Amino acid sequence: MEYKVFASEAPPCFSEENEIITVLDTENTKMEEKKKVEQDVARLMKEKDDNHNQILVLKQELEMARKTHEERMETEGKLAQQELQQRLEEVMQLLTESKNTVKELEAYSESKCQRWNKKEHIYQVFTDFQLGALRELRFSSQSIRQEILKTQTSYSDEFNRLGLKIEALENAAENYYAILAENQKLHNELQELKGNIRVYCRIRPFLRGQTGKQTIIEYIGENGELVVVNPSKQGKDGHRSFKFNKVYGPAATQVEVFSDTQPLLQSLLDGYNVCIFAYGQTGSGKTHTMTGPESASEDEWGVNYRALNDLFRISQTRERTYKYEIKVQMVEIYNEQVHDLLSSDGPQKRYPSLAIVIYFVFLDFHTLGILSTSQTNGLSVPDATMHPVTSTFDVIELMETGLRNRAQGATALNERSSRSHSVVTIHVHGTDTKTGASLRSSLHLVDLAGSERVDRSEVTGDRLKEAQHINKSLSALGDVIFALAQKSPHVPYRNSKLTQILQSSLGGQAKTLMFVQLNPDIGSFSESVNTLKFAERVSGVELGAARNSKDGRDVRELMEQVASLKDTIAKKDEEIERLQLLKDLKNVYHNVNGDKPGSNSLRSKSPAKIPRPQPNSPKELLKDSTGLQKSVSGSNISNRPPKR
Ligand SMILES: Nc1ncnc2c1ncn2[C@@H]1O[C@H](COP(=O)(O)OP(=O)(O)OP(=O)(O)O)[C@@H](O)[C@H]1O
Repeated sequence: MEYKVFASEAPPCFSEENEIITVLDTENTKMEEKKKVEQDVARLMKEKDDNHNQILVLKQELEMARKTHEERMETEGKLAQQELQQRLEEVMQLLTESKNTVKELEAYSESKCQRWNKKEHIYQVFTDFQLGALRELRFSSQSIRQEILKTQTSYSDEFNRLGLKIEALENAAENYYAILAENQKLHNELQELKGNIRVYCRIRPFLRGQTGKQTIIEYIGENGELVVVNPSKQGKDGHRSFKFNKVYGPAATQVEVFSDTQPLLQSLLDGYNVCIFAYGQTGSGKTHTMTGPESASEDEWGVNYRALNDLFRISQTRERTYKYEIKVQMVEIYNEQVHDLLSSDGPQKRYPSLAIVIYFVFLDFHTLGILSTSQTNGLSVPDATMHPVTSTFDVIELMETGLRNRAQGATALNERSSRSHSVVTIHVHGTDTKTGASLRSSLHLVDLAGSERVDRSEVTGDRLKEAQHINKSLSALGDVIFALAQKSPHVPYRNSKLTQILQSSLGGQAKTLMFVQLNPDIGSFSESVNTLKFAERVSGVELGAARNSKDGRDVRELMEQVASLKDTIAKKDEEIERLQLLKDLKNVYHNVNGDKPGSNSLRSKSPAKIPRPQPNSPKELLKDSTGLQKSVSGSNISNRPPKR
């Protein structure tokens, strides 16, 4: 600041001077103040500079701090960014997963929705259908109700009429049993026409290890013709012809063989005695035919098992008409001594020691006794144990015991089985469920000892004795059958134990069947011819009548008789079936009317009724009564149903 002293301003005298001094003082003060101000300004400037510097420093610090902060922030930012990025990715992934889940859920719910819709639709359709059906049902039930009312009235009229008819028919049905009996009689006549003694020839196949062997069998005819050839003779002389009821070739099965035996079992249950035996040299297949091979399967079962099996089957189909009791005995005849094969005593008793044998031989006591067949119970060896059987299983067990005992005896007495006769006897006791009448019959199944001839010069001692016994009993058997076939007044049953035991089943109205077993090997030619000759002799006369009349007249007459009998049987069967149907109808009638079968309310004067056994069905009835199986007037039937 500049302070000026203006010249124009003339100092006034003294006052003026004072004024000047005062002004000067003021000026000085002003100057001082100015200085002070300048100092202050300088100080302030300095302060300002200081402050400025401080600001600069602060600025620098601030800048540094800012930079540090920025760097830290940047690093933290980066880390945070990375973390965020990672999280973001995770979230994105979760998001994608959730999206997928949502999509899946959407799809699932969509399909469920569709299914439900479908179901709903189906239910809807079903409900509509049910409702429709219900409506229809309601309509039809109403119309049915009306129908029923109508039918009830017409039925009651109809039943009244039917009742009258049934009453008449019931009288006709009374003849049911008489017709059945007549049917059985006709069947028996048919069996008799076929021959009460039949001979079936069976040729054994070559066994394993016998390949390349030459056979003696040249021809097997359909009707039982057999031609064997003798290799040592040429031309006509080398051939021998035989004729039997049937010839089974080597390929014949057990089933085929049994099928022709079956009719005899029906006869057995009708009260006729039957005897089936196998004859032939050792190893020709007798046991195979009668029993079957060892541990045989059901297919391989022989006649014994099949026969019993069939007996159970047939007796079951007849259970309404007859109650059957079946019992079995099994004995062996060795050296004219009879032994029980089913005894529960040890083999010692069955096969006594030599000393005991000698002792008892002397007393003639050690073998089982044979009684005459006139016994009321029909037992020819009453002391042999008797075993009731109710099933094939029982039979198998018994047979096994018997065969085991026979085998034990065989070991003890040197392969005795082929040199002894085994006889299985089946006793049948039937009771008519309606009349209480009873019938008894027996079936003998015999596996004979080997029929080969033993050269007396070659064997001695026990073998000779055995051979003599076998020859004696077999020729006694041949004689008996021959005498029977000849209808001779005297039949030599007493000539052997075998024929005594079989007496009840040989002769009279009994049916006899012999299986002639042949070994086809050329080495057995002469034995086979002997066997065939025996069989020819046995079957000779009765069958011969038909066989010898080569012009065919007798045969034709017999065939015509057979045909007419068959016709009659068929007619009777039809009648039986018709009567059975009527019976069934009657039962239906009773059931509908709520009557008891025996109390016909419509019958005014019907006699008191005994409930009558009925066959299961017309078909079963036919099965029972048709075929060539039946016969009726057996000698053992004590009280038969009345004949018409
Ligand atoms: N039809 C057949 N098919 C197959 N094998 C058979 C036939 N017949 C017999 N055989 C077999 O021949 C052999 C002798 O048969 P089997 O024992 O039955 O003769 P067999 O005449 O009873 O003899 P044996 O007099 O010694 O008792 C046995 O091995 C048997 O299995």
